[in-house]
Amino acid sequence: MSSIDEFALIQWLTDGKQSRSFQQAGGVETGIGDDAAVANITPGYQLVMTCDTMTETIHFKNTTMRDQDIGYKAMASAISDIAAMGALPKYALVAVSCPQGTELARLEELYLGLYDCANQWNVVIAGGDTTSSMGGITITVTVIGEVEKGKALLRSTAEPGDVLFVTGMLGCSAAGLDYLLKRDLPADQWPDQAQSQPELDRLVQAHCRPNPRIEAGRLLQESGVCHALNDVSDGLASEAWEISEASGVGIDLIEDKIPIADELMVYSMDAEEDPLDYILFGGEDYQLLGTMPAEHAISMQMKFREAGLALYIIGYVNEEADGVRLVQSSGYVVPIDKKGYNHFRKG
Ligand SMILES: Nc1ncnc2c1ncn2[C@@H]1O[C@H](COP(=O)(O)OP(=O)(O)O)[C@@H](O)[C@H]1O
Ligand SMILES: Cc1ncc(C[n+]2csc(CCOP(=O)(O)OP(=O)(O)O)c2C)c(N)n1
Ligand SMILES: [Mg+2]
Ligand SMILES: [Mg+2]
Ligand SMILES: [Mg+2]
Repeated sequence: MSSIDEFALIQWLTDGKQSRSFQQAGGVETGIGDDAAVANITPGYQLVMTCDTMTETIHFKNTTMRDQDIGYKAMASAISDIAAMGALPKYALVAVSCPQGTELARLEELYLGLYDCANQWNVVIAGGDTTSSMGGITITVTVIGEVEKGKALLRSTAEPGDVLFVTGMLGCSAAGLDYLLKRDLPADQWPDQAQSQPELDRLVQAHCRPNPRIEAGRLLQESGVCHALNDVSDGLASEAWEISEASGVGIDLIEDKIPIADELMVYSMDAEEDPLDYILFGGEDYQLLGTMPAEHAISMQMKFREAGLALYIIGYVNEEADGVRLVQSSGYVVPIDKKGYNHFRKG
């Protein structure tokens, strides 16, 4: 088994899993192999830029994700922030740091995952950087996208009278992580559970293979009626708080309207946990959370249904700028903590 050599790795990447014609069709004139990549931008559009990092033990362990999953999710989580702006992803740069002696085969797996996700969204991996690390593996994916000039969807533009919507079920990724951490089985010993335990398999997939909601983001952007948008990386509570604070409005979540996936319900009952805890404070779902005027909600839901996508109305925006509250099934209204995943605050 050969370990990584920086130059051999770059040669392997240059030979690439994305053809030259795919890169050129995607707008890249000069890709991997020069000092920097050169790419085209569409006239009348603005650039939309983001990066996200995944670090070993913080974002993944060898018991929670396979190498291909790590690559896939690193790309998916970065593309998700482009979706959350209503934009289209175009180009990506990938920076990887790994300990000396890491097997080349591991990096190849990581890149298969990166390319698998990038190819689905026509994203060209135009370059990156490779270094050694004294700790575990760290991967940073920068994504550059485009949006029609002045039409990006922001967090700061929610208005009283809007409804709050979400593009899919939440909490499954966090429940999947909970299960994987308790199971504590190295990825090379994972059983194939798709047939035998389909519910658990769906939770594991939600954690390991999230999909960015690009089509949903574009539908919302093109509709012209969406006011605010955010992606759910840190949990429903945290993302609703971000919209609330950025827009200077209050947000009420309606407990009875928040959809709960069957597999989350079953898992929560077995684990004696409240599914709402996974939904509110779990994170890494990468669904889109946003607001639009109430009068557009039904027609937007119909547009989503026609496109084979989901759109749930789960709350509303009000003028009382006192953060996020939950209207419980009982009718009581309780404040929701601003907590979610926070890198420098644990527990
Ligand atoms: N180290 C940093 N330097 C500059 N900007 C940063 C840094 N970390 C985060 N940001 C910016 O802060 C904002 C919020 O980041 P983050 O919470 O990671 O967003 P998200 O949760 O959507 O990925 C973004 O605009 C991001 O670009
Ligand atoms: C081993 C492990 N422990 C804990 C988590 C949970 N976790 C790590 S980071 C994170 C939040 C999302 O990551 P972040 O870097 O904050 O993404 P961003 O908000 O910047 O998109 C969560 C829920 C995990 N994925 N894996
Ligand atoms: Mg981030
Ligand atoms: Mg985000
Ligand atoms: Mg993010």
